[in-house]
Amino acid sequence: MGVTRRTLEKKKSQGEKIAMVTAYDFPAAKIAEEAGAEILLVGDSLGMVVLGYESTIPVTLDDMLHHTKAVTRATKQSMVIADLPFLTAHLPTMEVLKSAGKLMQEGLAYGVKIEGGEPVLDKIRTLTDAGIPVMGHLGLTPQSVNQLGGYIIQGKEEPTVKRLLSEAKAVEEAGAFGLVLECVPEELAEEITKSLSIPVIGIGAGRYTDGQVLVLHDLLGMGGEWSPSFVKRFASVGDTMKNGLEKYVSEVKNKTFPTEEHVIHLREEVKLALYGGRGNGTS
Ligand SMILES: Nc1nc(=O)c2c([nH]1)NC[C@@H]1CN(c3ccc(C(=O)N[C@@H](CCC(=O)O)C(=O)O)cc3)CN21
Ligand SMILES: CC(C)C(=O)C(=O)O
Ligand SMILES: [Mg+2]
Repeated sequence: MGVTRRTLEKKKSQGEKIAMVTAYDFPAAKIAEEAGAEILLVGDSLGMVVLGYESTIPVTLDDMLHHTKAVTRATKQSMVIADLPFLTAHLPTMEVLKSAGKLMQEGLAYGVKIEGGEPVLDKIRTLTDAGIPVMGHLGLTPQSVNQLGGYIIQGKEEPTVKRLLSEAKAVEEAGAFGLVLECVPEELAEEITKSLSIPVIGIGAGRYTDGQVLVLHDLLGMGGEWSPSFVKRFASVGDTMKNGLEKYVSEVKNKTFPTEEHVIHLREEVKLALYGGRGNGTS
């Protein structure tokens, strides 16, 4: 059966932290599952991290479906959650159901994640009632980057702290099975985590949430030079890749690759029939 919402609820109640990480393709999903991550997020961050867009806004449902399929082909245990991309949750109810339904039926996702509070509460309820597990996402919601005026920490002043706390409760009441909190002060994240019975997963939300999520390429050091300040680099995979590729390029150029061990030969009798004693001119 793998990881379910019940697994996560149990971990919250027992104080065991939940590890969530993004995955966008087959090999990365396999490795992340083997490493023990309970939740793999096919984040719409894939638009920035693997498709080269400057924000998550251009990402389409088809993009999400394509990557979700690759990730679920690799997983047996981990829970796979797919982001609903820009605008999708704000379309008429029928459209939202179809989009989320596609990610589950075709993409084989466990459930979907939806950015926002108040404006999407009815959609969270509708999807939940239809049997689609929904994870909420509050705080810095990157799909609203233009409206927010940039990737800016949320919940710094009293009114927004109060609003985020009440929206988090409303998201839970609407039926969400979990909540991602992005880029908010630790104190607010702690209060929300204590106030909700569903697991709260933080990114740039401090130490006291029920779990953490990071973008895979950020934590492995295989993105660009830039990453948000809440990121810790646990490896330098980008450097390792560059190093390997530089060796490959230089061995091609100086003819040290390929060598005899990488070569396919004709059988002797075929060679004899073709070229006789004359050789073929190269060897
Ligand atoms: N590689 C990558 N990592 C991410 O975590 C990520 C993406 N891409 N793309 C989608 C969203 C965008 N995210 C972002 C992007 C920028 C900041 C950022 O610049 N934050 C500032 C805080 C700014 C302030 O002072 O308010 C920081 O220094 O962390 C944070 C989250 C998180 N997501
Ligand atoms: C950063 C996480 C929470 C996300 O939504 C994404 O990767 O798209
Ligand atoms: Mg996202």
